[in-house]
Amino acid sequence: PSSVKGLKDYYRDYFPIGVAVSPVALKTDEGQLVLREFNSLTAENAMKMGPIHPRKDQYFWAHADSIAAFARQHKLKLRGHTLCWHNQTPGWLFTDANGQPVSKEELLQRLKDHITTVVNRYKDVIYAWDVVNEVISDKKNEYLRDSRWLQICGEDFIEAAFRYAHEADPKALLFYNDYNEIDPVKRAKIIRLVQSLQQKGVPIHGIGLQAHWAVNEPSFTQLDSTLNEFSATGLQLQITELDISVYRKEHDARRRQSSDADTSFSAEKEALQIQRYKEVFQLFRKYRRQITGITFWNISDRYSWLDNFPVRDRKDHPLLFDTRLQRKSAYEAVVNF
Ligand SMILES: Oc1ccccc1CN[C@@H]1C=C[C@@H](O)[C@H](O)[C@H]1O
Repeated sequence: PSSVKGLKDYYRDYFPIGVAVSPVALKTDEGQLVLREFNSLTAENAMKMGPIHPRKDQYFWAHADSIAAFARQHKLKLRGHTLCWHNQTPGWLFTDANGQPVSKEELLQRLKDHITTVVNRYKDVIYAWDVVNEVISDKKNEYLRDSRWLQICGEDFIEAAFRYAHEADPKALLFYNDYNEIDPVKRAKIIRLVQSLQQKGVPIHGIGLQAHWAVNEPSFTQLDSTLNEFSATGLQLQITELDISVYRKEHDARRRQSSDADTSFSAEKEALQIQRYKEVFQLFRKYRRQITGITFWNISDRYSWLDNFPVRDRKDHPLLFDTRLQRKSAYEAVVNF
């Protein structure tokens, strides 16, 4: 055990501080950094439907098992991500033996089998699940995302996923997880969804705010309003995928090129990032009674999913540790309070 205080120690009286990991990273020097700084894990990819259930009658457990074993060995909390999502799904999921779209009944049965099998395998170590990820549409006048889940099942799959997860592990905390959660229009739709589930008595315990933010958003008041509104649902909140991109967030069409051509981690970008980290953690502490966990998406600037999204092959520097795993100035802004 490291004698040096880490993020988890600074925030011990507030909430667990987690990180999204791959099984490979845990075997390297990044694994040592994880043990010093964090007390909660999320599998970045290993527990998504495609990676863990590649064929209808075949699961691939090795990578998820490796992360679960690390969590058990080091007594870390473990969040499950994610039981029902429209991305990184396996090829077989939505089609029958003849390659035709499956029926609603068949798809719901496949969802139930998947959730029951995966939740049961890790119920000793996973305390919370992102049961459903990203079903709210980003289109202004559309409520639910027009995914194959919605096309085949209608919106019933959403409550079904929560009920299946609760049947498999009645103790697990069940979250609805989404991004662009600071946008007032999307925020209202997320609240409409969770309140409809609450009204039907569906077992749901929390809202996951992915928190994929940037040097230009959220503003202090935008995040304050967001946390205030989500708190009013009475559900617990978690920050589930925090990173702060050094490139300005673009909200126009699916532009894979960015207007922010400067790909250096300039002093000016770093100053903006520091201010943003300072402000968001001020608000996390303000809402400490509603927030039950903060998880960073990826460990250090050595690798971030943002290095290839929304722009391919554009190095980002969104986290608190640099490519040499050293604490950045933003780290000080987060722990000095
Ligand atoms: O910020 C976004 C914009 C458009 C689509 C998805 C997202 C975020 N989507 C997240 C990001 C990375 C994945 O590893 C996570 O599983 C997913 O929840």
